[in-house]
Amino acid sequence: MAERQFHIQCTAEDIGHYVFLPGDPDRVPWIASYLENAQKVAQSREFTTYTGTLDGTRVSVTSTGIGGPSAAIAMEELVALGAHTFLRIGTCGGMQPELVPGALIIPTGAIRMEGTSQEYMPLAFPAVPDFGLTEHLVCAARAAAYDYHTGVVQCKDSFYGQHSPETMPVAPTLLQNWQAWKAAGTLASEMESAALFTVAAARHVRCATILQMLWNQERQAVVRDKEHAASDMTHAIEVAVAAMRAVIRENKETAV
Ligand SMILES: O=P(O)(O)O[C@H]1O[C@H](CO)[C@@H](O)[C@H]1O
Ligand SMILES: O=c1cc[nH]c(=O)[nH]1
Repeated sequence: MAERQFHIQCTAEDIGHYVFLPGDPDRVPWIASYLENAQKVAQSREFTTYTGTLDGTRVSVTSTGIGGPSAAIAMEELVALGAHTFLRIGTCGGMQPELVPGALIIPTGAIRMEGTSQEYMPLAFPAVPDFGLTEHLVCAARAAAYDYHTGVVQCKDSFYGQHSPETMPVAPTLLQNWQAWKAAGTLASEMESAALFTVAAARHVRCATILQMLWNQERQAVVRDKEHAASDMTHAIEVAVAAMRAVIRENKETAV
């Protein structure tokens, strides 16, 4: 039996094999309210975990904090406890001018401009989500008729390197890269999916992401507060829960 994990402070009895991964710990009870009989099982550092059931199957919600290092730790420790299917529910900033704040972004790949994934795989390896899980997210977003977009997202380690690149000593590099990502149609910027997709590949588990677009810095001057951001995550959570239900149902049907 796997021991209590050092950072998330959970044992195998505490968690389900299907896990939602928000960044923000405050988002955990909100997502858990969509589960039956959800209870808080652990809180340690940035990692808050609730567990309940979806249609009779145990499902957990664990916050990953901000950035690749803590997201990778959460996934590693959950995998050590038996988890095999992960859906990140996060926020992002839009990069293509036509994207309207509030839109849902479902990544089909993530640019690895962060450090964590490079301690797992050479940069030539692509950070891509699980295809089947991503299909379930797309089906759920389409069925709900929400404004959703599929494509590449950019992941980085510095939030302010995205928002104030001109203040950084390496400004020319950041600005040149940003232009290149935009020119190739990159939809949005966030921080964890590249690390999560790469860790998932290394550990042979499934992971996909759905993101709520808070604002679009290519359309508007970004004011970073809750009043100005499109921060109601209801649509992203509904789509993720519907996708998780679908994958659990599919796994039950194909179980031998
Ligand atoms: O809202 P979460 O899931 O934390 O995701 C995004 O928000 C944080 C930055 O504000 C980063 O973690 C980024 O990836
Ligand atoms: O602009 C944004 C919004 C959320 N998360 C990010 O990393 N960037």
